[in-house]
Amino acid sequence: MSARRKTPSTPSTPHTYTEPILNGTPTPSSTNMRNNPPRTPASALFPTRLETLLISLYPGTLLLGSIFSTLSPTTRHAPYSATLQSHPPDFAPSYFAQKRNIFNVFFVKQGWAWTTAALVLFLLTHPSLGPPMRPVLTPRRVRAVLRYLLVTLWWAGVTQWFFGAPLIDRGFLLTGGQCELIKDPGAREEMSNTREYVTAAGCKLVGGQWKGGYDISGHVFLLTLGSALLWFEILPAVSRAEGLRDGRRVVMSDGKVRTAASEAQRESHGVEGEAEEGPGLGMKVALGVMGMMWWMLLMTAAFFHTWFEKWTALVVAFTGLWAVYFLPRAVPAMRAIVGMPGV
Ligand SMILES: CCCCCCCC/C=C\CCCCCCCC(=O)SCCNC(=O)CCNC(=O)[C@H](O)C(C)(C)COP(=O)(O)O
Ligand SMILES: Nc1ncnc2c1ncn2[C@@H]1O[C@H](COP(=O)(O)O)[C@@H](OP(=O)(O)O)[C@H]1O
Repeated sequence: MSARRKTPSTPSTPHTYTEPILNGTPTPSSTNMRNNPPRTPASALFPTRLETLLISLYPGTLLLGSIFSTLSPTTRHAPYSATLQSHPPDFAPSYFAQKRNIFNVFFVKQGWAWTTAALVLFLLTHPSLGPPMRPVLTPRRVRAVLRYLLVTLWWAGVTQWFFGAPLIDRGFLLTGGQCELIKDPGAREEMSNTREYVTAAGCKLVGGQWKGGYDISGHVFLLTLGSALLWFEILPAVSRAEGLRDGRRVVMSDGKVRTAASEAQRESHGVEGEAEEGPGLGMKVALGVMGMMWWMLLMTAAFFHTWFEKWTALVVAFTGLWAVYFLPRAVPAMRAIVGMPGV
């Protein structure tokens, strides 16, 4: 154990990359210099190659949806309503272009509950986190729940409540939007003055139209946030792939940059035999939820919202994910609390 923790004999200054010692066998530093040039602490904030591939799935999906809606004659010629942020129901070019489609009503509209259920099942069943099906609070489980709670705070603040109206609705009001009670001119007059209905949900409840502002896509936000959270939690825990688990860089408390693997060796809380286990029930359910989320993201990209509303939603989702899954790699104090998946 102590041999694993030993630092290489090559002198290293703070802020230079130090070769990780995997399985107690240091790699020759010459090889290291050729394959891994010295890293700065900032490099800890960059995604690995596999993570980059994973992240690029999201803009790729939005692009694919946009290309489809441009090329498909049915979709291109269907009228679009900016107020409804969709094609009017009578002209919907596909079942998935209707708001009342069953996947929207029971899956996306309850998307955070699905994300929560998939994550809890994974945490409870995967042996890398603790004894399967036994509610033992291992450090890995506790840290995963902490990360989940932080991401949940971001979801709730953006879509549900932020000291009053959620951030999406605040953005909408700030950019000139308001609730128009079109069926009742008296009430509409009052509304415009008082701005009483400051949430999209409240507005729809009183039969109003949420009009005029810039409304980022709640669907793109939720589907990106939920599925990427599951990816980030699950992949490193089950993957032995260099470039995801071992390729992640972290800044140590002495300022040196190492790979996440070196920290994993010091802080392993896994259960014996974890490497031999196949994908369990939790993993399969999570993959199913992620697959559905990807499909609904593609459908949202093809049939709903403007291009800009979808891309900003992607940026807002990744801002939260970056703060929880990337920032701690460069900030040891944060990492000591929320940890990193698979470490
Ligand atoms: C041994 C391991 C044990 C692990 C135990 C983990 C325990 C976790 C601890 C505490 C959990 C507390 C946090 C609870 C949060 C629960 C979150 C929910 O599930 S809320 C209920 C479901 N609601 C949704 O999913 C709503 C999703 N919908 C939306 O956000 C919006 O509708 C939209 C953004 C999709 C669209 O907006 P709209 O305006 O068009 O409707
Ligand atoms: N993939 C999808 N399938 C069905 N409806 C979708 C959808 N993506 C967005 N919508 C609908 O388009 C509107 C704007 O969505 P959002 O801002 O959340 O992205 C919402 O309408 P409603 O609020 O009338 O249900 C939402 O239900």
